[in-house]
Amino acid sequence: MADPAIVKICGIKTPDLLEATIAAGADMVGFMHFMRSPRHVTIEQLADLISQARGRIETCVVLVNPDNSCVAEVAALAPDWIQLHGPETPHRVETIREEAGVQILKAIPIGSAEDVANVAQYVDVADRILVDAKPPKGADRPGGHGGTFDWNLLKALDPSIPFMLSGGLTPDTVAAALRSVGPLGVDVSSGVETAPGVKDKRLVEAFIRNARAAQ
Ligand SMILES: O=C(O)c1ccccc1N[C@@H]1O[C@H](COP(=O)(O)O)[C@@H](O)[C@H]1O
Repeated sequence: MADPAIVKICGIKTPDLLEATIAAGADMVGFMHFMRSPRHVTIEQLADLISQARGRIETCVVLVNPDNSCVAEVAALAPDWIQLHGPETPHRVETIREEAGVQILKAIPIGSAEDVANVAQYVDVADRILVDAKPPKGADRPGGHGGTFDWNLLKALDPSIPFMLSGGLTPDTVAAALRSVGPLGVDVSSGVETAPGVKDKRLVEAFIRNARAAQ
């Protein structure tokens, strides 16, 4: 039987929600460090959340096109992963991986066959790929809008590339996503919220329960 899919709950801001997410059996938690996000947490909050989670669940800090000082500040907190969710080039991803000494999850927006072809150039410089929906036109942040994309596009992806799936997943759609796309893991933020940045413990539990039941 295939390994169970990795379940990542992203955009956690509070110790209480982190505790509930660990108790519900998630594999990874994501913390946003990007000022324009409604899920942004400061470096001080990040330090507290990462130390609360250490050894209990994998931690991932989401950054968007970070400069070197931001990378160094975050790397010093020793999360398990840094998620790069901006327009970072493959060379920049490689440099950040070397400088931070942290595993890299590279997010790639998918809206066309060309975007799917774009994934290959990141495979050797990132430790894992996350495919996500493209943000709406004119959006001021590159992710976390709760939009989906056409999963059929992923059929063109080299099957030897393991990837995680995000983009508008919800407790109601996660099982279908796992069955039809067959990703290494799933990632959710908006779909377990009642308003942008406001996570709901019951939705988080339902998402994890439905993901586990699908397998
Ligand atoms: O959540 C944000 O505000 C955000 C800002 C900038 C980059 C990424 C962001 N979110 C990440 O996008 C994916 C998908 O989110 P959703 O489930 O569609 O809301 C996820 O990794 C979020 O953490």
